[in-house]
Amino acid sequence: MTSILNEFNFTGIRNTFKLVSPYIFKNVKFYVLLIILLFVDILLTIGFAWFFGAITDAAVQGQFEKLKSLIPIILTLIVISLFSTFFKTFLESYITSNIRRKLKDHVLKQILLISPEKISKQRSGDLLTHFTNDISSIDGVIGSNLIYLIQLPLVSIAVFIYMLQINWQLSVISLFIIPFAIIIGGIFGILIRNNSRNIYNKIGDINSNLTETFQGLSVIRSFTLENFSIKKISNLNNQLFKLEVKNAKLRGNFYVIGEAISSITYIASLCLGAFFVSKGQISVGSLLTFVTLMQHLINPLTGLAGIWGSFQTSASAVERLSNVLEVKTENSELPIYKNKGRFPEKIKFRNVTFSYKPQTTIIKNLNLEIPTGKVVAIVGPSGAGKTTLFQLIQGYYKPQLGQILMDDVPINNLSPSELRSTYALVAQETFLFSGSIKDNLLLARPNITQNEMINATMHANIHEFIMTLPEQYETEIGERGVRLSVGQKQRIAIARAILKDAPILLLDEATSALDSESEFHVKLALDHLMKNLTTLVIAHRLSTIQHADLIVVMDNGEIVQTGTHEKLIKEEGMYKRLTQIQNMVKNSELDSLAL
Ligand SMILES: Nc1ncnc2c1ncn2[C@@H]1O[C@H](COP(=O)(O)OP(=O)(O)OP(=O)(O)O)[C@@H](O)[C@H]1O
Repeated sequence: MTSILNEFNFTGIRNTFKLVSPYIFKNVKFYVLLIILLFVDILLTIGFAWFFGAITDAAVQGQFEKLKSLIPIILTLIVISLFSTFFKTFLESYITSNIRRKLKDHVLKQILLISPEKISKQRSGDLLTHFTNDISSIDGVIGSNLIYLIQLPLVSIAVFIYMLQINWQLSVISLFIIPFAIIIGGIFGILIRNNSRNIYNKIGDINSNLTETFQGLSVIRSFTLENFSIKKISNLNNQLFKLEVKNAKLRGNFYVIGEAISSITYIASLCLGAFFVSKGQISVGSLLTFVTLMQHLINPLTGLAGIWGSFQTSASAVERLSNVLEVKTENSELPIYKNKGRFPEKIKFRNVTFSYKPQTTIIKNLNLEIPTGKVVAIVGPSGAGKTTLFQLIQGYYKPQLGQILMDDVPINNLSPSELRSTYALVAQETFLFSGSIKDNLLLARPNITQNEMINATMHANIHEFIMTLPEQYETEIGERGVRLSVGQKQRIAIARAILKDAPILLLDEATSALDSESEFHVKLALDHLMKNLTTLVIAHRLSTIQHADLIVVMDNGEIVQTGTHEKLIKEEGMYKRLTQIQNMVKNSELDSLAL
């Protein structure tokens, strides 16, 4: 019994309503208008049925005057019906679009509030599907269906009462169809829900694969993976097609069975009604009214079953949305830029141990004091945990043991707005938004002046290049604009970080894509800027960090050496080894150039 109830997924439907009810309440005045129109509809239904009966009886009895008097009535009914249909259609679309828009904002805000740790577990294709499919599927519970849910039983009751007035024996037969309609609706509702759950999962798979394909186009081309990609996505498309065909079959069968019930009841009531007419128990007009009403009684009942199917589809979309909506977020408000973030005197890692996954410890009992206003370089082999240290210091991940302190305050106690305004990051992979170069620079913080912007691009050694572009700072970049080289992008990202005017600058391999001359200029500018800043630099090319005030050498999640270049180069250890290897590589490159 419980498993049957589970199949009906009442919890899913309750969750769906829990999600949409605040939006329904916000649009309550429009729903009230729709309910008024609903009563108009019920009156119109009965009015039209009465009219057919009255005009038939008047015709049969040859009452010409009565026939004439009925014309203005039907014209009035038609005009009211046209107005009512227009407003109903308009209001339904308005409400659904309005709620969908608000829900999209809500889901996007929630995604942006989820911590990097948790959101990295979601596939970008699934996140996209929430917007392209899942939210639209909520229509099943917010639009016309919600109104039908109230309308259909009301229409049925009103129609049934009117039918009773005409002939009770005929009316009683109509009661037999109710359980059939409900059982069939219930069964198909479950089948449709299960299938649409599979359809949405498949769409998520396809979107994820497409996103990867478009992001990895250069890899696909260089490894001639075009056919492989097409095959993979086409396979998924085939699976989706099969599920959609199954859906079409289910819906087709459902409507055919509904039609069959409706036709059988129609014919049965018509034959029985004709029998009552032949016995003189009811008039021809009453029979016409009765069979018209019968249609209105059956349609709502089979319609209810259809609505049940739509509810189930919406419930499966909400089930998917709950993957992001039910994730606990630490804050309810998005962080905002705070002018000149906190200027810390001391930053300390105290016994910090961290792992992304329980089995592998990435940072092991790390202790480090970062002097402010100085340049600290973090070096070490690939995978040593350098970038992880940046993730931790920005509060994107939290250490399992130990603390990161800013002026003796654990960073966990700082608000995200305060913490994020403290750092400006130039990451390993530069990301620029589509839009103009200026748009990309101005998003660093509010109220940037033209002078500040040009100053920053000059420091980043990119101003001159920008001035050679057709529309200079207004030049569009990104997919629809000018394509920039990796080095040019990196310099714009450096200018953007300078413009953020944050007290701590984090440079993660920030000049790795620059040629030696550019790097030299950018380094000069950064050195000048760094005088007032605390700068943490991750660098593989050790020659670029020789002037750092402190060099921290990491290996396998631990600090193995600290000191200045002069000190470390004299010690036997990883720093000296890495420097020697890099010098050897450089010399062999020079040799091969000389050849
Ligand atoms: N989001 C993540 N989830 C799980 N493991 C991760 C994640 N990010 C990094 N790691 C793992 O943590 C370890 C340290 O990575 P990290 O990026 O901090 O190294 P790194 O020293 O910056 O390396 P590189 O110099 O190559 O950039 C690596 O073994 C990596 O596989």
